[in-house]
Amino acid sequence: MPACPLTGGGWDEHFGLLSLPLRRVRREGAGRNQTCAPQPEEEEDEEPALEELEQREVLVLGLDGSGKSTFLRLLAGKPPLEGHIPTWGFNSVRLPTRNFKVDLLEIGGSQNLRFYWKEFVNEVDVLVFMVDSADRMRLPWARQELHKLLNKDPDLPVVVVANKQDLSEALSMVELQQELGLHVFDGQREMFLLAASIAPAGPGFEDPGTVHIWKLLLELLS
Ligand SMILES: Nc1nc2c(ncn2[C@@H]2O[C@H](COP(=O)(O)OP(=O)(O)OP(=O)(O)O)[C@@H](O)[C@H]2O)c(=O)[nH]1
Ligand SMILES: [Mg+2]
Repeated sequence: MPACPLTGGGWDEHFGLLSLPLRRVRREGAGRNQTCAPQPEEEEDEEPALEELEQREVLVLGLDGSGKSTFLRLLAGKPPLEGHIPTWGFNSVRLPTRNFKVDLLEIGGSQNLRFYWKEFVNEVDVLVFMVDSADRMRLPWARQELHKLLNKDPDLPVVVVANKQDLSEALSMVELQQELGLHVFDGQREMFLLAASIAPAGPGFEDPGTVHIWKLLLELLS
């Protein structure tokens, strides 16, 4: 059973999780406890129908090629695609859990679509910002886009996923924290930096990155 509520501050080596100091802000309607032990009376309840479940919204953004569509595919139980097929618009997945349904919305990361990102950021419960940890040249762009979004909604919980950690050129978590300028937000908001290799290119990487991200999302959405 995952720890609940979340605590923050420092490295969790097992999960590759660097959590920045937390200031938890629950969004309206996000009051139910999904991942803590269920209350006795809930155990006897029948499973609610999908349409009766409360809805939670997760926005998945990040530069093109960072791994957003791959993440949604893996969550939906599908294998990753071979190569990069850019998302020209939106892409979404709905995942029911015991107490609520989670809608994950990806907006493509190509330059002409980034303009639309800000239109959605105030409408969601959590932002997942996917970063290609090995794309050193474009990290300043990722940083700029991330900061624009964070400034648009100062209360929005954010999970920054440092994806593609399987690649030898990948920056370390400490380097990424620096390069993405996350220290600027220390203590101001609920923010996590999570190392992942959601679809490692070579063998020998059995990183259940997607599972860790999903568990964290469930805790944030509860
Ligand atoms: N090496 C490695 N490659 C990955 C990983 N995750 C995703 N990829 C690859 O990265 C490429 C781009 O992934 P997508 O999921 O299509 O990227 P996207 O963020 O949806 O891109 P846009 O839709 O263009 O914004 C694909 O070839 C994936 O297989 C990873 O953890 N490691
Ligand atoms: Mg995509």
